[in-house]
Amino acid sequence: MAQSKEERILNFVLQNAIKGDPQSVVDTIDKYCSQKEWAMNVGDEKGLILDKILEETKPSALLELGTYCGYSAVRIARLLKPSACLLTIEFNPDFAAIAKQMIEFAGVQDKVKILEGPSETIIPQLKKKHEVDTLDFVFLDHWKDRYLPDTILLLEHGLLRKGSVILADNVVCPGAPDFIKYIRNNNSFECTNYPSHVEYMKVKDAMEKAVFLG
Ligand SMILES: O=C(NCCNC(=O)c1cc(-c2ccc(F)cc2)cc(O)c1O)c1cc(O)ncn1
Ligand SMILES: [Mg+2]
Repeated sequence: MAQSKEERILNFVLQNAIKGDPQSVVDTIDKYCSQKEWAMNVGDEKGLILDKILEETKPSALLELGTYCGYSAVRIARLLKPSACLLTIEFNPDFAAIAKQMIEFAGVQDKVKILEGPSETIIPQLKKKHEVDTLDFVFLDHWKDRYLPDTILLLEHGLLRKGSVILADNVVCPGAPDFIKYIRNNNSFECTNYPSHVEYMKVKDAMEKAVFLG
């Protein structure tokens, strides 16, 4: 069977990064995807915005939608305190399998739990099946037409509390117009836009931070 792009990225990391060193895993993926094959990781430029918001928020309970190869899960987990936990939802089983190996190689498996399946099924199970109370931080990076319905699901299931931070990737490219329209017109959210570029490209993109006011 021919290798997938995601398998090639993983193998490049296994052969070139330092086992147990999450920063080297992040840097090695960025090197491969900027020099050899583009892939939809949040990347180094938007990654620095993500880092800064994480350091300001200091979250303990985190949720990521759209694991892909595990780049942002490793990037997030490398900044978390030992007791913090990142749940990351991935719909695609092949991506989930790659991400599991990436997360284990980086040595952050104790802080990251991959939940395989559709976000609309898993979000309603978070409290009872995954012992979540409320979420301090949510990173939206999955299908762009799922940002809005999944944000509404998080609200409906009481998963956000006063001060919860939602950070959305790609609000310019590919774009999430219905999410942006909703969140910026909802007085229960305080929104901030962070202009940037599509990972490894000169194309304009942005991230949107929305703080839930309760
Ligand atoms: O996560 C799932 N898909 C990837 C979502 N992510 C993206 O589509 C994405 C795309 C781009 C992008 C940007 C420019 C361009 F020209 C082409 C693509 C960049 C990004 O940073 C993304 O994050 C998924 C799969 C599935 O089967 N079910 C539920 N979710
Ligand atoms: Mg993205």
